[in-house]
Amino acid sequence: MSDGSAVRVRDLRKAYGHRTVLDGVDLDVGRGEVVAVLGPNGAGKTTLTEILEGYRGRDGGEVTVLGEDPGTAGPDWRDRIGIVLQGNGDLAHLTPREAFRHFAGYYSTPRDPDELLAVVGLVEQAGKRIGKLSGGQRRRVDVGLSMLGDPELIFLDEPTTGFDPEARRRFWDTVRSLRASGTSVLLTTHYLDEAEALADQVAVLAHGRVVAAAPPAELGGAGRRRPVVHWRENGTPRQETTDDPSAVVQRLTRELGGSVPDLRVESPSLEDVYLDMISDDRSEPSA
Ligand SMILES: Nc1ncnc2c1ncn2[C@@H]1O[C@H](COP(=O)(O)OP(=O)(O)OP(=O)(O)O)[C@@H](O)[C@H]1O
Repeated sequence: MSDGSAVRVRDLRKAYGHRTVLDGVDLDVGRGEVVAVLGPNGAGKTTLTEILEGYRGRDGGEVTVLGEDPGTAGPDWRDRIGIVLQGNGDLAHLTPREAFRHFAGYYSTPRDPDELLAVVGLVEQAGKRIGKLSGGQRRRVDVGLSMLGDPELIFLDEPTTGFDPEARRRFWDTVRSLRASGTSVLLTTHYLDEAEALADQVAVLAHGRVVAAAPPAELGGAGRRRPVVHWRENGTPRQETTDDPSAVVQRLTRELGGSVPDLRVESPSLEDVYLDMISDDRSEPSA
């Protein structure tokens, strides 16, 4: 069962009525890997996540999560995955400590609830009613609850939406600690910096398919990562995209007679590459 793959998806298809949302998705999450799925609004990230969690059916394709098909897997399988349920209104009257201790009782080998409160950064709030916590703190309660059963794989669907910068950083530490303990993580996000900070692999979901999957630094391949030389000539800003920036700089130095005004060489950021990719209908799947 443990074939090195936590998630394996091939040619996944899903439509709502006549609207095709997933049109041949391929995706792999290795054991112990953090994979971030990036995609514009409506790309199908939540649909994909819910299919992998076994909460939504599919129209076609192969899906294997921890060795089983989520469409038919039983409760033992469900215990091995962590799912962040949104909104814990029912728990408003409990404190995080009470909630963590209560739900730990549902698992045969739960994590230590007090240790987990520290992992998700809720030690100071451990004794406050959940209903009185901020949105970001409540979200950390949700995430902590999903980790109680010490899952092998955890799904985090837009986990830091609405977090302030400090809460996001703290949450990133939580994901890093999950990774360090060998947990596989599938994360959907709109934040490029989040994907860059956390993910071993970034998968870009657009036009119903994963149009690229690669480590953040390699996404898009050399073609989309070409450096750009910027300079000023006769007061006008100029730029040139090139595979060989030093040759361009040497040429400019020669042509402009020594110093080149406002010279700088920039490589496209992950955001530049991503925006280029999702706006490009011609994107072909790439490894
Ligand atoms: N139950 C449903 N019935 C019909 N259409 C749906 C349903 N769920 C989602 N959709 C549609 O499917 C598309 C994909 O939605 P989904 O929520 O999976 O995208 P997403 O990438 O998670 O979006 P966002 O980034 O905005 O959260 C959207 O056009 C949405 O309106």
